Amino acid sequence: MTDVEIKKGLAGVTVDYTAVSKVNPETNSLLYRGYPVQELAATQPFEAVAYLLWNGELPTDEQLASLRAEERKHRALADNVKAAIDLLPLEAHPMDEVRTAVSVIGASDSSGSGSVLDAAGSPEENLARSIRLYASLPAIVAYGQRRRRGQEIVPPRDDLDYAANFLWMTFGEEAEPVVVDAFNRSMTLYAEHSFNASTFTARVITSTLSDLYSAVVGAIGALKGPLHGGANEAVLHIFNEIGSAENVVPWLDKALAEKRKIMGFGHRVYKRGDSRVPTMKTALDTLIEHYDRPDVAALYDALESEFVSRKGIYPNLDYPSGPAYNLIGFDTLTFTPLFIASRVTGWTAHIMEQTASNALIRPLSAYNGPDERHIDGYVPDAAHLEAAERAEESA
Ligand SMILES: CC(=O)SCCNC(=O)CCNC(=O)[C@H](O)C(C)(C)COP(=O)(O)OP(=O)(O)OC[C@H]1O[C@@H](n2cnc3c(N)ncnc32)[C@H](O)[C@@H]1OP(=O)(O)O
Ligand SMILES: O=C([O-])CC(=O)C(=O)O
Repeated sequence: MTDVEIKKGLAGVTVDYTAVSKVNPETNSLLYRGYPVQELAATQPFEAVAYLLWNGELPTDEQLASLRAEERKHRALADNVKAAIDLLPLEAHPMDEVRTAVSVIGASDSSGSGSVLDAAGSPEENLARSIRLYASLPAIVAYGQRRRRGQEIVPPRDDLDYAANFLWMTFGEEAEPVVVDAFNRSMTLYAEHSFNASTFTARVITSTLSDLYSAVVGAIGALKGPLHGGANEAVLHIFNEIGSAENVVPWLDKALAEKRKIMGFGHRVYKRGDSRVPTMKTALDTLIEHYDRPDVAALYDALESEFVSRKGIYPNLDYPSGPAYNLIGFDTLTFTPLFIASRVTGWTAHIMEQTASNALIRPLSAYNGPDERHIDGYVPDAAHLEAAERAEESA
């Protein structure tokens, strides 16, 4: 053992600068390129937020129209992506489905073929790839849900904005404005959160001068875990287990006695509540009213107040998002893929930032295995030993 100080999980370690977003637990605020996320969620279509994250400024009308036109060009599910998804078992987790789809898109991107020396791509290529991925993901997520339900694919509609079209492709009917608005807000809130585990994964992969798609595929893998993005799915499993508000106390007694983590609560950075929760909770309340589901509000409030009063640990964004996506009609397993569709904007903004100011990310470790030892006396595989001796003789 050495006496170096180990920061398990890199907790509290600042590893680089970023101009993409600022998470401030002291003021409980989150800024995207300087703008409070609450203001963006209340006033901007998700397309404008994506533009902001990539370009550093909100778009002019013309810039927004041009991004929208580009997004519409890539909305339809590509044949080879559909074919790859169709090869997967229906029981495959949708996160694996989306991860596979992104891999196929990456492998099919002709601008990325050739030598590994060209993998990282130019800023222009990477912005174009980012837009294509962000535009392609709704069709992938929507198709996944429809195929698991045995429903036909729904082609995109050019007359709908991003959020409305996403819901159209998923459900095959036009969503009510109140639902589109809540969904659009959730997309904005999920878009970016500095050096969270998935974004950091994307930056690590990018730092080797690998390509944008590989970085996004890795980020999807990191997002899947229930300590990170998978928590929005996990919240619904917990809600289903509890059933209704009156079961919260006995359920929590047992869960805490078993030392279970209560999904949707706690955060590595925010210790006094997640800056995004009030905005998402308001969106959830609108949906609860729209769908007339006071039972959801009762369960939500009961679990929150009981857990906070016992543990002093507050809800994170996944807590209100899980029930909101459930009310909209998304299948539970689709919740984290929705997170991907949004966060791909933040990931790609970070990938471009990392590329522009790169240093290979390679920390040190402190060794705590056995002291140096030698293989004398250890009997190796006889056939391997013979082959090695023959190779030595013939050398
Ligand atoms: C969008 C997002 O990705 S937000 C995060 C989504 N993840 C979740 O909701 C999963 C549930 N939450 C957690 O597991 C944690 O709060 C994390 C992983 C998010 C943050 O973890 P860390 O900052 O590493 O805090 P850590 O896990 O060390 O928790 C500190 C203490 O609080 C406890 N704690 C933290 N969160 C929870 C929780 N949700 N349920 C029960 N106990 C918890 C821990 O058990 C630990 O207790 P101990 O000191 O007695 O061992
Ligand atoms: O910041 C984190 O660690 C997790 C999180 O809330 C996010 O990625 O949105």
